[in-house]
Amino acid sequence: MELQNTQFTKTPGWLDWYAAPSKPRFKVPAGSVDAHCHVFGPGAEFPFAPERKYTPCDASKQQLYALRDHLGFARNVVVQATCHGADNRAMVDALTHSGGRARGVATVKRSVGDAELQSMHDAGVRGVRFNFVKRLVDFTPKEELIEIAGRIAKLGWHVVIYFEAVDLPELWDFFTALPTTVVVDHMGRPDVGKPVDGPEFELFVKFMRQHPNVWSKVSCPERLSVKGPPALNGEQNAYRDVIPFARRIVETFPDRVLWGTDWPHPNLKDHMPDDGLLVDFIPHIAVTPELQHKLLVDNPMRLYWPEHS
Ligand SMILES: O=C(O)/C=C(\CC(=O)C(=O)O)C(=O)O
Repeated sequence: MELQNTQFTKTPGWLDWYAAPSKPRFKVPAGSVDAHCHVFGPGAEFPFAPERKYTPCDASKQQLYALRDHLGFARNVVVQATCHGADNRAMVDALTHSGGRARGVATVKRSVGDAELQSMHDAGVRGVRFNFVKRLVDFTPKEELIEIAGRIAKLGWHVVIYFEAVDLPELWDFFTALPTTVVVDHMGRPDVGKPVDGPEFELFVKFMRQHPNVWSKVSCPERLSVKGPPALNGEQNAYRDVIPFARRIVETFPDRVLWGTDWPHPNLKDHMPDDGLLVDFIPHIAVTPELQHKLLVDNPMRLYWPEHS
């Protein structure tokens, strides 16, 4: 199915999300949270940001919540995608139409007002995202980010960081100075062609071990995998090369891990995964019911819905 924007032309080669995901064989525990997903526009209602690095297909809140129900999840954490810049209206609109079943992570600039932060908080925003992936965003000075972190800390929010493994040494001092809970997207994007006990991933494990405020999303095997096989055509053993990395983080830090679909999967170049099969990946990385419950229910509830946990 080709999804059309009415006002925007998609980036050439853009892959739309998988139109008819299978029903997962793995039944997620009651109350599970998809803790990393996005909405795109729709562009006609919520225009994409002029400074964006890609133009996606539309991916609406209704489509996101239909996927939530299809996969058996109860709640979502909607993360501001870079194609919307610091204009959080599409994400906030998704939260306000979720019946209390979605919380959000925003992108803000230093110029954001206190009233705007408070109104985002009232809508369900609980964090800000700092993105260091150069193909996705222009550079923001670190003193600006530290200032933002200090302001959002007062609301009880956390900081989500997105970076690639090779950049961790350079960013270490900045990350370890953050005053809040810090949530790393996709395990800091390890190169899974390297050994799971090699120096690069050891540094990430050390980062989490030495800093109890650091959490990790063990999401996006479809982005990290080098050898596949992809989560397509009923494949129940997808992305095998990512499993040792995610399993190590889940088993070493069971109370500080989160999982999300990453729907609608921005910028995938190779293939678009069947989201049902992505859910079937979970028991490969969280191998006991206890680990699964922490990953999918206890941890995200403690971070995003502490009043219910
Ligand atoms: O969806 C993700 O987490 C990963 C992304 C996109 C992204 O972060 C964004 O657009 O905000 C990526 O690696 O291109």
